[in-house]
Amino acid sequence: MRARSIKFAALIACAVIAGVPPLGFVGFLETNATQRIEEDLAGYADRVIEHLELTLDEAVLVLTQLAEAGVVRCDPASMEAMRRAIFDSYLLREIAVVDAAGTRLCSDTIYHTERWTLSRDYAVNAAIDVAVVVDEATFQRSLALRYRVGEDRMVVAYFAPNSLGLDILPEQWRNNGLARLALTDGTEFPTVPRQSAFYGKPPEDIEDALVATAVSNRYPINAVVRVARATVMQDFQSIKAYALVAMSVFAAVVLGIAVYIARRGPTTSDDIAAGMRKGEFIPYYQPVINISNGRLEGCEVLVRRRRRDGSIEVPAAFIAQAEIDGQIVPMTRQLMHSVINDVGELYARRPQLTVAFNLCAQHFRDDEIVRDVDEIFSGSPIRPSQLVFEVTERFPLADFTKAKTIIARLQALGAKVALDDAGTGHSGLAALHRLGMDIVKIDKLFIDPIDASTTQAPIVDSLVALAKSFGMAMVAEGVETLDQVNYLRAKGVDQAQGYLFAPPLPAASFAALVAAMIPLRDAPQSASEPERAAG
Ligand SMILES: Nc1nc2c(ncn2[C@@H]2O[C@@H]3COP(=O)(O)O[C@H]4[C@@H](O)[C@H](n5cnc6c(=O)[nH]c(N)nc65)O[C@@H]4COP(=O)(O)O[C@H]3[C@H]2O)c(=O)[nH]1
Repeated sequence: MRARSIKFAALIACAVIAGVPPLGFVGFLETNATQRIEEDLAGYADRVIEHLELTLDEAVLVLTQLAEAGVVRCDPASMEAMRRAIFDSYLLREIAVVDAAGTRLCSDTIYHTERWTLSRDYAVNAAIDVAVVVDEATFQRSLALRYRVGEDRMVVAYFAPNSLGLDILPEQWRNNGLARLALTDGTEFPTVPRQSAFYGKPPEDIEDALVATAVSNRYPINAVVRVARATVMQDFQSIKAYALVAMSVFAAVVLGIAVYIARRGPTTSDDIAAGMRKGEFIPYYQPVINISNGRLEGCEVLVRRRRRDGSIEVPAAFIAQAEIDGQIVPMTRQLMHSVINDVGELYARRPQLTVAFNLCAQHFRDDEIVRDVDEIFSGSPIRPSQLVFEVTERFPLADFTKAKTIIARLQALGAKVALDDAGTGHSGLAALHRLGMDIVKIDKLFIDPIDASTTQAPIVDSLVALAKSFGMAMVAEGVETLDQVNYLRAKGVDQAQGYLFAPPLPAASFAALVAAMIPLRDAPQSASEPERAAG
């Protein structure tokens, strides 16, 4: 239960780990994009103010020249000078001479309206002030510079809205935002473009807007740029979509790996128990060959885990855990039942065949293994005399005397006992012989170095000599080449197993091999033999 909840917690953790980077990345992108856009907006507002200052500087110059030239006289020469100034400047819409009440006395243009109302005016210098004037008939507003000449005369320059430079804003922003120019007191004056959906509306109408403000140091004017966040983030939305797809793929891969690890990760006791309940632990059979006459004489049972998805796991993934927590004992029991099911009938008709099971230190704690073997095989198609039990030399047996008793009792049932992985432990073959074993299995480690040039293989040679002197049979494990077979045969080793002959085989393949190599002489060959094993 604990292990399951740890796995569950690990899976949740992986889901979080998989989910955080995409969300974090999108969050990062969003913050980054907002920051960049705010900087752009501030840049635009600054540029608008800079442009406006240059425009006003130029208008101050024009107005000063006209005033000093005496255009307040409104004579033909003055009118001509005003027309020229307008013609030369694309900044100005009109130049007029007005009286103190705002009545136009003369102008470069003919206007229907004569009266203008003035906003609060701000001094630019001793002679000039700046204000917003409103046409009383049309309510049209203009930014105006006024040059005072005496007490009751002024030369006024009215600005064209398109000279005020809001074109700098990108088009899609203009349509969904507001760029406003205003005097310090908030009096606005018109600018183009006017196509904004928000034109003429109060700035607060743009909810959730990004805002930038710039203030002129030389004129009483400020610029405010407000753009709806949704509009400016449009470009970012497509980047965000790509990023989300990329990050989702990333998350899916991480989750996939997590699920894979959760399923295939270090096997826990609970996982093994679940596998046993589902019957996932099955025997594979590695043929044992007599290398003097080439006959198939038996097999070693090597456990495999066949998952529901059909994948096969080798013992390295679970056997150590099963040995530590003792589940190896019921697992061996399950294997014994499966073996009877798989090859019982084949073995019943070929009593010369042996089947070897691996035992470990856990099996020698008490005599449960003896009871299991007795119960499972007595009266089964596989005779106890066909059984071999392999005891590995790799891990020392805790209680030598008890182990000896158990081995003797297994032998009393008719089974043989083999020393597995011989040569890899520290007990010494002579000491282990005192356990009363029948067979020595020479480990692959000592078979591997043997090749065509080998004349001596000290460990193999001494194991063979000792085994012979104790009257024990010998099986070489992990035989992969013909040279190894030749060497072992020359030394008098009886049997071998290894990839040269066959890897561990699933039941159906092993059954087919047995049926093919050992045809029945005294009874007609049963066509269904291998199939039954496969089922
Ligand atoms: N490279 C190479 N390998 C070869 C060759 N011939 C056989 N092998 C592999 O060598 C191992 C021999 O088994 P082992 O020494 O008993 O070593 C076994 C045994 O100690 C343990 N084991 C397997 N099944 C059981 C079982 O049912 N019970 C217990 N207690 N242990 C088991 O797991 C170990 C590993 O088993 P496997 O992975 O099946 O690995 C097997 C087998 O597949 C060859 O020519 N070349």
